[in-house]
Amino acid sequence: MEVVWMMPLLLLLFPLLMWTSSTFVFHFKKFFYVAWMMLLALLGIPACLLKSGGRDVENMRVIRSMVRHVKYLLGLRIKVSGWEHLQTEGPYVIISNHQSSLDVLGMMEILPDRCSTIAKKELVYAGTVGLICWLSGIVFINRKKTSDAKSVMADAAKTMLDQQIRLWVFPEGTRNQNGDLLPFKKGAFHLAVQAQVPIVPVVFSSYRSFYLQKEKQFKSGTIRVKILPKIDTKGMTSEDVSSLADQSHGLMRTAFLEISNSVPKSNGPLKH
Ligand SMILES: CCCCCC/C=C\CCCCCCCCCC(=O)SCCNC(=O)CCNC(=O)[C@H](O)C(C)(C)COP(=O)(O)OP(=O)(O)OC[C@H]1O[C@@H](n2cnc3c(N)ncnc32)[C@H](O)[C@@H]1OP(=O)(O)O
Ligand SMILES: CCCCCCCC/C=C\CCCCCCCC(=O)OC[C@@H](O)COP(=O)(O)O
Repeated sequence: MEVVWMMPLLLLLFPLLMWTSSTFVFHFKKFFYVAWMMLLALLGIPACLLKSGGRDVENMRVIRSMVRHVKYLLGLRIKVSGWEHLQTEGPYVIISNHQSSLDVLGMMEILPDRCSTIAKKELVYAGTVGLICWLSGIVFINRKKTSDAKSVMADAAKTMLDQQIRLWVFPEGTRNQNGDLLPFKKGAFHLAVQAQVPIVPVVFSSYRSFYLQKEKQFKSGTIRVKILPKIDTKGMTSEDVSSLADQSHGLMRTAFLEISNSVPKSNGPLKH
């Protein structure tokens, strides 16, 4: 008999228990993030079409303004340093580390005007998100066919100059949450050297204090974004690409370790 009386109580407690269970929060926040971005993109597509009538880098402004609030919904704060290094006239290549799709939040926090990005071609099939990415001039590459990727990026170097466009590249070439940077692929550096434009390195601090994929944890936390001084490529040739990549990797790795360790203690310990 007593069990029967306890049933409503258990039914009330169940959602509460679910809510506080960190695994539930993890899945809920991830699902919410994807669904919200898909919905924002659905609303953003007509806005882009009205703004520029088709595929145009100016549509990135729509994405930038529509995505900025998403960090609050996920309990994240973004702290940016080095703004002055983005005050560079004309085209340049931004390179940054790539931990997860959450990078889009830090990216939209600092994205300069007329800046698009290089992405894997699979992203174009991501429903409304894929369509808005295409409308915003994102350059899609086939990572499995290096020769194709190279020629697309060579065209992008020309377009950057002709249309005064900046490009954001993730030189690790894939997402990575191992607490360090992967070795860099060469495409971003060839791009900058071919266009003879500077490289602006950007570093996102480790997400491991609030986001752990394997452990299924997604807490509140802070993302530090550090914009580093530009690296000039004037006069460089393809011979210089390897050392340019090594130099950039060294600078970014140092900054990554520095800002990842200085995340406030209240966000939990870092596990490297
Ligand atoms: C309104 C709300 C809407 C909300 C929703 C919208 C949300 C957001 C929208 C905007 C945000 C979008 C964010 C998208 C993020 C997506 C991120 C990605 O997809 S990351 C993955 C794709 N990106 C990359 O892969 C870029 C980095 N990769 C490279 O640059 C690679 O180099 C390559 C892919 C070009 C080639 O790969 P691979 O063969 O594996 O690599 P290498 O070892 O680097 O190169 C082999 C040799 O080729 C030479 N090389 C490379 N590139 C060039 C080149 N451009 N020109 C000449 N030669 C090149 C290289 O030097 C190597 O030769 P070697 O002799 O060994 O030096
Ligand atoms: C109907 C299809 C539904 C697909 C749903 C997917 C939609 C994604 C929705 C919301 C996230 C918004 C941000 C999207 C941009 C981030 C893309 C991204 O981070 O791609 C990963 C790629 O860089 C590296 O890929 P791999 O680690 O090599 O793999």
